[in-house]
Amino acid sequence: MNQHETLLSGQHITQRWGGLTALDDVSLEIERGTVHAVIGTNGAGKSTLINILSGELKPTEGQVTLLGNDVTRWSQPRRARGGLGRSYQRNTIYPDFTVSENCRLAAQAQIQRPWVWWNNAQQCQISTTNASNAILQAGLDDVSNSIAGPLSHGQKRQLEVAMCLSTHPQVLLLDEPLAGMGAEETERMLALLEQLKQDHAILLVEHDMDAVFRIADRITVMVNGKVIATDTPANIRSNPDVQTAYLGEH
Ligand SMILES: Nc1ncnc2c1ncn2[C@@H]1O[C@H](COP(=O)(O)OP(=O)(O)OP(=O)(O)O)[C@@H](O)[C@H]1O
Repeated sequence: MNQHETLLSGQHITQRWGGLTALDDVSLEIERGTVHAVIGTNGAGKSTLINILSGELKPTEGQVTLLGNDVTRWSQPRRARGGLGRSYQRNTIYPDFTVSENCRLAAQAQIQRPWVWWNNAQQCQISTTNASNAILQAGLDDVSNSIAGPLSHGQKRQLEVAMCLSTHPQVLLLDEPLAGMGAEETERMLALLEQLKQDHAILLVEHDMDAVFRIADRITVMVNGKVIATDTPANIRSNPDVQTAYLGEH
């Protein structure tokens, strides 16, 4: 396996809404074996970028490539079947179902085709296996039969990652996985990301700068819809443009 192959890339992505240019000629490459963080001030365009990469939004201009395929016009479900997993800022868990059921639903939603829903014995088996593997990977095996609703905030975020892993992705798009977490929960999530990056490409949008600078292999800094730098954390820290435009404010 080539550790540094590019699994997901955006080329010259521009997104306009009327007179507003939310993304202006943005390009980036996400490689296997890395956590690639995207940081930027509020309104810089991070969510818009993640929505375009995941297929929820079609860009005004530019191209998205997933595992060598031009997926710019692919729907979000088709990209998911093609190896792209995404976790959301909003809560997507079914609170009355168990951890295991939530993961099985995520796995089934991805592999099932509406026209073969009755022919599901084999698919059931695959989704059960994918779900169990994801639960193990995410460190939730102790609570796999627990109802999701009463889990701690940190466990719920882990469950969201587990649901994403249940779809067996090669690329993970994680939208603020550390939001609202305490110190211990943050450590657990960072350890999980460190482990997952071994065989995935991870794009991380995150406001916790300490965590980003600890975990990221590469950081893309956005200001007003433009990428002003993509580099290692050490080089980003010492980049004068970044200091002026972004880090100086914190
Ligand atoms: N559906 C939309 N229609 C019009 N403008 C939008 C839409 N979605 C986002 N925008 C605008 O695009 C710009 C980029 O927004 P986006 O949410 O991508 O930024 P962000 O970096 O994710 O911000 P935050 O850190 O606050 O989540 C903002 O000016 C926002 O108001």
